[in-house]
Amino acid sequence: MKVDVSRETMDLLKEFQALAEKWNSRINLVSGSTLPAFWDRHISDSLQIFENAAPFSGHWADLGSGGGFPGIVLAVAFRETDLSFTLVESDQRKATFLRTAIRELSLTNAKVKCDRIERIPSLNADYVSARALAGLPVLLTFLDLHLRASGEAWLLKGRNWQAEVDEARENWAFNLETFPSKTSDEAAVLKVSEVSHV
Ligand SMILES: C[S@@+](CC[C@H](N)C(=O)[O-])C[C@H]1O[C@@H](n2cnc3c(N)ncnc32)[C@H](O)[C@@H]1O
Repeated sequence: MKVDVSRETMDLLKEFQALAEKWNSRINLVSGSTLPAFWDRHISDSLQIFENAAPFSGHWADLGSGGGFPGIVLAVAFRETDLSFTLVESDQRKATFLRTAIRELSLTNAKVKCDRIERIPSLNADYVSARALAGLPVLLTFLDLHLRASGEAWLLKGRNWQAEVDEARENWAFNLETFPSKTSDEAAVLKVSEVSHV
């Protein structure tokens, strides 16, 4: 899958891939079945947000970061902007991996909060991202907590995304823009803003 990033960004992302593959034998960062297609399934997938979003400053929260998708990939891709990233991950071992990746890649724009999303004080973020964390109705409760009123969320969703949107509309009002996913014809990248309870 073609990605439009600089040579330096590619090199850092390859370094991150090597680190994630090494740690994956000890802790389950990504499903073993996805390892042969690691770059496309995880790195390119995450970079779709970088390719569609155009922010240059503010606070970005990645919720349920797991092995760093999309949080670490975005922190690398946006490292020359004034964005700062908070990666929220409740699993201690994954949080340790994320901190190790931040240190080894010399990222100065990212930090990890090892806690539950629903337990921490509002991050009041300008941007929120998430992948494979929860269905849209639950994600909207997280956005309600952590996304500021003028903010936007970037969500990588699988093939049930339209049904999730329909279900979420029963309790929430929000603006939605959708972008076709490069990883699968049925998946989508959702840009969500102006979230409110109905
Ligand atoms: C299925 S994994 C997805 C990880 C990553 N976003 C990805 O796409 O590869 C979901 C991650 O969210 C974390 N998580 C789930 N619920 C959470 C919560 N309430 N607060 C913080 N982290 C949570 C889990 O520990 C897990 O690492």
